[in-house]
Amino acid sequence: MRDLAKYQGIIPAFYACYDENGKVSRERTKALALHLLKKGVKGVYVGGSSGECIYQGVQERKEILEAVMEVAKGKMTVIAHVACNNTADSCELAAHAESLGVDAIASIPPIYFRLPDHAIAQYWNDISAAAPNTDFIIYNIPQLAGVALTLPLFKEMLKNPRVVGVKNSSMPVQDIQMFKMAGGEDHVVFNGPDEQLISGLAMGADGGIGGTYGVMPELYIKMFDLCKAGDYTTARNIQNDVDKIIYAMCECKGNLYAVMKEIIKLREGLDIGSVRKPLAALVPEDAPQVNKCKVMIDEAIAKYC
Ligand SMILES: CC(=O)N[C@H](C=O)[C@@H](O)[C@H](O)[C@H](O)CO
Ligand SMILES: CC(=O)C(=O)O
Repeated sequence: MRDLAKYQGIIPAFYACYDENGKVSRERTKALALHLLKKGVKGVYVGGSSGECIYQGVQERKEILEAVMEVAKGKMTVIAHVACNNTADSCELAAHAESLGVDAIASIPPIYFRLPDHAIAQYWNDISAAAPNTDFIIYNIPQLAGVALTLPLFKEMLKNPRVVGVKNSSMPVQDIQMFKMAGGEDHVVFNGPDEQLISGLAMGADGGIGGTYGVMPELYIKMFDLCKAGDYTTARNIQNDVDKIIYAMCECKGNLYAVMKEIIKLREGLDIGSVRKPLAALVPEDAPQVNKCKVMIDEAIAKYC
């Protein structure tokens, strides 16, 4: 049996850390990794949507992962998202991630062209073969990727012994149960949509990987612990507050990641820069709403943690 305990918990999707000129910052990347480590998260998911991976080059993505590993190796689980939408670059990142000793690599399917299942399986298996000693996690996010992980495709992927599970970001919570039942005890499923973490856990998710965990990890860790202890009533109260916070953060003109980075700066004194174009940076008119969200987070943490 493999070690699945390292995947059972709250795993924030790591944010891209830039300097004042918008360049990838190793120092800020290390500072964010240390910050999350101190908050007690189970691990980090590096280079995903929240990491702005689709706006970064291969070399930048290597640098970010190297900086995270300097801080995290042996102290928390590191899952490296390596997909680049072309097989060669993805394989290069996969091999690099394995050389650093990550716990797992992960990949979305190829986007833009809606490729058939057999081509997606080939893409994932090629990437996995470039990291032959590393667990592989399928990232299912059909609303953005344009293609969904079907049950037949998942069953095909289960023939690859490195496939350890699915990060499921489709909206039906039922999908978590479906992948959990197909994968059995030897595989994990992560809840994707932060707005329904407690439902995903109720349906059998082993842990959660989420884009908004990094801005309020305390609340997600608390929800996870309460669900494990069977107290879904208190967990639901937190989930309700968390969802209000997410909706409020989405009301800004600046992109959600820009909002969250600003809140981290306000709450924690940690400056990790802004977002990369074409994502919209904050505008001055966003300030009151950002501050309102900050206060909502302060209050929820004071109330529940
Ligand atoms: C579509 C998307 O980006 N989904 C993320 C990953 O599953 C979530 O973690 C969201 O960031 C989160 O649920 C906020 O809407
Ligand atoms: C949000 C998320 O899980 C990601 O960054 O991929």
